[in-house]
This record gives sequence, C-alpha cells and structure tokens, in this order.
Amino acid sequence: MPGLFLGSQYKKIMRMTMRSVMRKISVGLAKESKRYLSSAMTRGPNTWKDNQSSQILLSPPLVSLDIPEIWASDSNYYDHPSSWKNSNAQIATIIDGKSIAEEIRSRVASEVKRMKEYVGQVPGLAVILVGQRRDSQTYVRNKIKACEEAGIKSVLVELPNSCAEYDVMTSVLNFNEDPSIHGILVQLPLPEHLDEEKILSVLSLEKDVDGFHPLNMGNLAMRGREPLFIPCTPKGCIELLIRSGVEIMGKKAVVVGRSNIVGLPISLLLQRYHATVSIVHACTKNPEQITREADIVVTAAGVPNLIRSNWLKPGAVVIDVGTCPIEDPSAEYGYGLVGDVCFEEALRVASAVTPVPGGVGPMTIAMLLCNTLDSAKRLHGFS
Ligand SMILES: Nc1nc2c(c(=O)[nH]1)N[C@@H](CN(C=O)c1ccc(C(=O)N[C@@H](CCC(=O)O)C(=O)O)cc1)CN2
Repeated sequence: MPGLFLGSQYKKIMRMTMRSVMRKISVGLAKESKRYLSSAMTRGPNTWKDNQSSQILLSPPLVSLDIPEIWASDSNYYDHPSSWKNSNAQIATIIDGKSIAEEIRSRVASEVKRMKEYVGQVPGLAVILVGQRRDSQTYVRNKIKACEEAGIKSVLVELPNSCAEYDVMTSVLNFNEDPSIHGILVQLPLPEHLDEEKILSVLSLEKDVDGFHPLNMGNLAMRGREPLFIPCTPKGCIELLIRSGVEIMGKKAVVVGRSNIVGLPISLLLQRYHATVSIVHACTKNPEQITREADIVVTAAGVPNLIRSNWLKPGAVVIDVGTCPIEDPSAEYGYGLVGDVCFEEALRVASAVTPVPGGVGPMTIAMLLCNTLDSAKRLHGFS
C-alpha cells in the first residue's frame, strides 16, 4: 500500500525537490541543496520500504514531506483545475470512512498482537469524561469498544459535571505516572467552569494521543518539525483523501471553521501536504465565494446543511466533519447526526463526498487507536 503513495504524491514531492535543487544549484546554492537532497533521500522512499511490514497508515511522517520554500514559476507544473471532473450531472463517489476505518482498526489489532508477543505488553488508553453530555458519552463508549476490539487496554474515569479542575488534573497526573497507560485523553468539550487549557497543559506530551497539547500543536504548525501526535480527526481526513486517490499538493483547499479540535489543525496539516489553504469562519463575508474556488473543502462548522451546491466547485472533494446532534426519538440513543454539507446537493456537484454518519467520525476513532499504538511502541522502543 505505501506504493500507492510512492506512486503519486511522493514521486511528485521528489520531482519537485529535484527541480528545486536544480534551481538552487543554478543560483549558486549547490552546497545546501546537496545536503537537503541527501537527507530527503534517506528519510524518503528507503525509510518507507524498511517500515512496510508494520506500517498501518499511508500518510507519511510530516518531516519527510518538507521541500525547499521556492515558488514555482512554471505555471504548467500543477494539474490545472480544468482537468478535474467538471459535469453538473455527475454523481460523486461516496467516501466510505466506516469501511476504511475498519480496515485500519484490524491492522492496529494485528500490530497490538505482535507487540504483545514481542514486548509482553499491550497499549493502554486512559479516557477522562466529565459530565453527562449524550454525544460525548457515545463517543467515549465507542472509543472504549474500539480499544477492546483491537486488544488495547482502556481505563475510563467518569467525573460529575460539578467536579473541580483539581479532580480532572489529578486524574491526568496519575495517568501520566502509570507505565501501563500510553495514551491519555480528556473528552471535549469540558463543562464551562473548567479551564481546558490548564487541564490539557498538564498532560504528558508523550501520552497526548489527541495531539491537543500546545507543543504538539506548535510542532504541527512549524515546518521541519514533527509533532509526537497529530490530532485524530484531521489525521483521519488526510488518510481518507490519500486512500481515495485525491491529490493534495498544489490544490486549493478551504477549511470551514477554525476550532482547536478540527479547523485549526486540519488547515495546518493540509499546508504540510502542500495545499494552498484558506480558512473561512463565522465572520467571513461571502464564504461561498471562497469555497467555490476550492478543489478540496473540509468543513467543520457544526451547522447543519450550511454547505449548499452553490458553495462548491464542480468536481470538488468534500470532507464533512460536521456532526450536529439532532433529536430523533426513533434512534437508539434518542438522537441522530447531520453534517455541515447538504449531502444530496453535494452528490450532484462534487467528485467525492464523505457521508455523516459513516465518513470522518469512524476515522477519528481509528486514528486514536493508531496514535495509542504508536505511543506504546515509542515508549517501549518497539517498531
Ligand atoms: N478529546 C477529544 N474530544 C473530542 C474529539 C476528539 O478527537 N478528542 N472529537 C470530537 C468527538 N469525537 C471524538 O471524541 C468523535 C466524533 C464522532 C465520532 C463518530 O464515530 N461518529 C460516527 C457516529 C457516531 C454516533 O453514532 O453518534 C459517524 O460520524 O459515523 C467519533 C468520535 C469532539 N470531542
């Protein structure tokens, strides 16, 4: 499977790297270019081949994506958007996040088994849930179930809505010290009286499987840096794009929403994959004029049916992260989920769309398992 990546995006990055290096040589920067090229080569395809047996995801380490910051002057280098599928009558592909997530989860399970055989330990995840939000309870229940199915140990701490900051921080600090726990997450949002920033900042950087610690987020934002963890939902979006064969490099991407959980990190991550990224948010004037230019739209506004057909360019790829709970007495837990995208309309304009439910949501949980496994491997020096 890594071959798929090598066959398209990586080749393109290497081609661009070579071009940039050639340009640099021509302007007298031969020494620096040679150093860059040799390091790009050593952490490039060879590294990938070496790791193939235990590699689960197709998305590569971020540092391996780095290329010199040189603006391309040859306009025919990128695929022109006009070469994208362009018919209004087209019915988009539905990106099946549920089945992709299942495949990833079964690969995580195999790796957990292998780790148990070689190290005698399984990864451990601690989940802290404060309060009784029904949606949070569902997500946490699903996370615990997914851990069980993958052979990952999980511990759940449930605290009442009225608890003090001190109680949450004490739980986090205890798990920081527990060697059987490799990942810790505090389910968000927290009740209003609790200071999220304060709580997340005491979480051990090495166990921050949500990737919300300011240092992990900062490293995601900075070129040449590799965060220990990439937030689960954005990481899942990229994995969906790559697995659906969507080219990211050089494409115009628009992110709708700027939350710390999704909007901000996905915009940073798309930049790391060399998309040209715009962010629209609640204060943006005429956001549809901006999204209409986009090859890739990732939306995380939490506003049902915000994205209508006139917000989309024909052939765009649409990733719907919006999950808005709506009352549904006939549903198992009394509510259903709707996304940000008017799905029926998007199907007629876009080239690919994720559904809600069954799109990004299941990927969030699959990526959490990946991050927990990665953390355990790192902490036990197992590859
Ligand atoms: N600590 C965190 N809090 C929150 C995160 C997060 O990544 N870390 N993200 C969201 C909620 N979330 C995970 O916690 C999450 C959202 C949706 C799903 C999911 O599988 N959705 C399914 C439908 C599930 C259902 O039946 O309701 C789908 O879309 O198909 C998983 C996790 C906010 N908080």
